Amino acid sequence: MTRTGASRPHPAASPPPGVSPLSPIGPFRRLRSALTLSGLGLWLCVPALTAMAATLTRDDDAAARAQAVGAVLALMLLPAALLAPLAGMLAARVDRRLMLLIADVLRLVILVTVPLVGTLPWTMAAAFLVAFLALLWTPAARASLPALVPDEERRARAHRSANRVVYGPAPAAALLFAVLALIADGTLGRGSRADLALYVTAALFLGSSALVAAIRDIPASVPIHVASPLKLLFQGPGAGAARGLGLAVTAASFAACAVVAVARVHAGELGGGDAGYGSVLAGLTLGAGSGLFLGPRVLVPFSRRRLLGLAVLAAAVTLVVLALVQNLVVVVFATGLLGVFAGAAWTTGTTVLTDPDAGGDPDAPDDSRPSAYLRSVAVVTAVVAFAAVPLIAGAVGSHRLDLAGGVYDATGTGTALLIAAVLALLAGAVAYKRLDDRRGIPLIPDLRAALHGEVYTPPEQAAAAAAQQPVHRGQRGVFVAFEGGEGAGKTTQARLAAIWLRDHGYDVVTTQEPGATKIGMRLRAMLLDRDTTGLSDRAETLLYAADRADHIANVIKPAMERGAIVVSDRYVDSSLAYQGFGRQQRVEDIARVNAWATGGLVPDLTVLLEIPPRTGLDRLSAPADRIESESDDFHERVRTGFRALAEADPDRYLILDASRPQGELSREIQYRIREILPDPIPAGTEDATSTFPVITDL
Ligand SMILES: Nc1ncnc2c1ncn2[C@@H]1O[C@H](COP(=O)(O)OP(=O)(O)OP(=O)(O)O)[C@@H](O)[C@H]1O
Ligand SMILES: Cc1cn([C@H]2C[C@H](O)[C@@H](COP(=O)(O)O)O2)c(=O)[nH]c1=O
Repeated sequence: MTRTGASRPHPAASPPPGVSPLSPIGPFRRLRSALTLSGLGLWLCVPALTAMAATLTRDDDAAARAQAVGAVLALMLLPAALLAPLAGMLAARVDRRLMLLIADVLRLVILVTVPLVGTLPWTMAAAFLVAFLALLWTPAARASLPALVPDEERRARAHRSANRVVYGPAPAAALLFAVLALIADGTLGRGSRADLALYVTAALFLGSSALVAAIRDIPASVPIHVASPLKLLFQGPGAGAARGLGLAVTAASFAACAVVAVARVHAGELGGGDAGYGSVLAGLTLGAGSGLFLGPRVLVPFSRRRLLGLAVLAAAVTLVVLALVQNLVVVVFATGLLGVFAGAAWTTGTTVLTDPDAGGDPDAPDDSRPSAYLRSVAVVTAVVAFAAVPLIAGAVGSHRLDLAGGVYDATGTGTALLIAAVLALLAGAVAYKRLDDRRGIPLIPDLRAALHGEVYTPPEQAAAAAAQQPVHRGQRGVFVAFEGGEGAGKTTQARLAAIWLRDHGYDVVTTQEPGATKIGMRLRAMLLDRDTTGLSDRAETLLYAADRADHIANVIKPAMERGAIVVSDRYVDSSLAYQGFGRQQRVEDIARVNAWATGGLVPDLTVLLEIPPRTGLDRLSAPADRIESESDDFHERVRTGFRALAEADPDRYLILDASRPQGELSREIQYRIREILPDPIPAGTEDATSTFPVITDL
């Protein structure tokens, strides 16, 4: 036997697959069951006591009812916000098992007396006392649970199990409440609706105490540290925490807690009563559970900070819908959705907190300062929401609005939710801005890429990244590319530049894409022949890239290595513009494929000849090929693409209006090429002409 009384299982006696390795430990099992019952009881207390408050104020107006419910909720959270250190001190002094038993029995007694006394002040006092006793009970039992497990290996599992049984029963409690409300409606009558739920809650605490009584060796020595949320709030999350994180968690908690604060009265106003109230709470808790599960699993390549900001904004927008719609079923579903966003915001917030890139510690324990800070933010926000939102509902009151399409009954609770939504939206927008670690990167493509499991790189960045790829060793020549739409004059200008360069003694290789090599010519035929039908966009991209790879290996690279000046009619930018922008494929994918195909070879200069597509196409006399015969929209996109690429890297581009006369264009190109030539043009040439060598206009 171990010190805790848990027998150490023989390795050969390990449980069969599918059975938890913790199951054979009897005391652990019993305490976990007690925690489950107590957790269920505590969660059930929330609707039960608030429903009692609503029942006791049923003859008052909606504002008074909402405030009574809000007060009960706030009182249930107040001990956690204010008295946590006191509870920790008490828990450390009293025998642990005795304290668990006393706390259970006291909760039982208090809850049974609530319907018997039947007054609002006692219901409120009960809310406060039950919550205070939970503050003694839950941390003590949670801390004892892993201590009942003898070996380290299974202790981590026990910790997770403890968390699950404390928070997990929330949706079950909400559903149970809805069912109990339906039963009570049919049996006990209007004035005693909440009684059944309260008695069932008391019975759960009775069960919990019976289980605790059966465990002999609850360790008394496990220390419990319960920090004060208010103190933690003032201390802040510590250095390195992401800016805007606290605000994001505040906004998400506020949105979710605003719903809880007025859910009872709002559901009543929509004709739902306690069963409707239970359904709303079930929607919220189920949604939050799904959000907690999904948060780390969705959009994995997407920035967690952006996701956090978006989840908060989505929660706030959902709250707007929830506030305006006056149909209980829709409200239940919207609440579920809000729960998903709030839950996702919470887990994403904790991920951001432990993000090493943001200075966080991924191995930080759950009770570390930043985590405790986030919990404090949530608790304090909840108290504020529970107190303030019902007050706003009461102050605003109900109004009948005459709208163009009919009459809209704006309830006080609906308006209060709308105000809460606007506040959450504002806070969410500021938080999003502060958290955003991908400023300048458009959100929609970023999201779309994440949906495909990829990180989005803007085309300009992808091209720039490709430009920074290592160039071929031994490269000595100069590489000039001519780019532009159909009929822009690339061939003409490339030829003029080559003549001019040759005139000045340079070894010049003029070439073009596609089709500069034997294989390339066959690829060109396949690519441009109008009989080629059904070629997929990706295959087209790869064929152009294949042509390019062959072109580099057999023409460009050898020429560069011998120090020649290579003048190419089209290069990678044509693929980015045509296959990327034109075919509307992801430009960063095209850039990646081509960076690989070219080994990262980037021109020293790219001359972009800019022309409206129609003008360029009208210049051509030969029948249009497969690409030329694409739609005007396609060619417009290609033009936009070329421009975007050039504007993103102005030092490497010369952008020219290709509708100007050929001679003018040619001279400008010569000026620009001169800047990148390896050796200055021999001085004698300039002496002789006192200007650049003359090139005759064709
Ligand atoms: N600046 C210019 N002004 C008017 N016409 C021009 C100009 N430059 C070229 N042209 C004429 O436009 C036609 C197409 O020129 P060119 O073949 O050089 O264009 P391109 O951009 O290479 O076309 P493609 O898209 O087929 O490769 C030719 O008849 C050429 O003489
Ligand atoms: C290199 C390259 C070219 N294209 C298109 C552009 C043109 O329509 C043709 C080539 O014809 P040209 O008369 O020789 O200019 O192919 C493309 O779509 N993608 C590319 O990478």
